[in-house]
Amino acid sequence: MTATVIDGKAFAAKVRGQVAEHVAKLKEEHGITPGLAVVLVGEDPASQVYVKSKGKMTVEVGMKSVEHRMDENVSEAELLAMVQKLNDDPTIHGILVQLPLPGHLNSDLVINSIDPAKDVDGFHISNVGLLGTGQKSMVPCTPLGSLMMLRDHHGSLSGLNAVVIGRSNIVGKPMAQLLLGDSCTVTIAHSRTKDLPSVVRQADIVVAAVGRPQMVLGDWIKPGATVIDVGINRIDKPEGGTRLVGDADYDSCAAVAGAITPVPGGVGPMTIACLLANTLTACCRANGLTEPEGLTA
Ligand SMILES: Nc1nc2c(c(=O)[nH]1)N[C@@H](CN(C=O)c1ccc(C(=O)N[C@@H](CCC(=O)O)C(=O)O)cc1)CN2
Repeated sequence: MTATVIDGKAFAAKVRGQVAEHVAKLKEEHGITPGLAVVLVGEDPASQVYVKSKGKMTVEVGMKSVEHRMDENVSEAELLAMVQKLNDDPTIHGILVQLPLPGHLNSDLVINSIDPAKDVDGFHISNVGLLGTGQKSMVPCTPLGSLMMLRDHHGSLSGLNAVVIGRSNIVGKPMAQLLLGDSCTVTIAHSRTKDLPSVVRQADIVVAAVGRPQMVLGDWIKPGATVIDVGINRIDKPEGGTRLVGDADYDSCAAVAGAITPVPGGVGPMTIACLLANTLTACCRANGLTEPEGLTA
């Protein structure tokens, strides 16, 4: 079997188009422009690229984009004051602090200082609790994008066996909650799971989010299963230079799976598209307006 490639780049462009349509309507019918503020601390090269991309796409869908760059050595008090200022700003509906933060800053403290209603990353402990109890919340962008692609590919996910490899707060745990919400039978596996290949072989849906390049091999995959590859790892090429690979070994998995997301061009682009969708959702909720359909979990 050769897997269908789930094109995250094209899917993300479609989602951004839907967000742009809703934003235009919000402006026309209610005179409201959703606003997203992104805070970047330090000079991490990858974070700089992601933040620039977020700003560009926010403007492209017609939203207000605000970017705050803070020095690598900023104090926690200064960063918390910045978050508070954005919490108090009525033109800002979404706040995101780009991760990872430099080691001297307490990420949990900073994230939990964001107004949960503006927490478009869905990382605030209130949103984590709401998602875990099946209540309306802000949903983390990477798992939300993965869920959208799975729903689009399968239709109903009800009754399917899903194995999520990885237990991070940002991807693994919320992904498992979302799949449970769609009535999958969910296993959370990780690098210490005993006989991981045989656990993964039970899955109709495999979400690889373990952070190890090309770890999931084709002979771990049940024929016809769907592989969602969340990993983004830069590795050396034998001929020199580097390339991006996922947590799944693409060629061997694609030979067995029914469908697979590539890296790059799979889950990654959906992360920013869902950030924009979440900002729109936050803006609608803040103004007591109907939320856009199909853009939330
Ligand atoms: N506050 C947050 N920090 C981080 C998040 C997040 O969701 N919230 N996620 C990642 C980084 N990230 C967005 O912030 C992100 C990662 C990757 C991509 C993406 O489109 N990747 C491309 C490849 C890009 C490349 O060439 O390097 C792809 O997979 O096709 C978008 C956003 C960590 N921090």
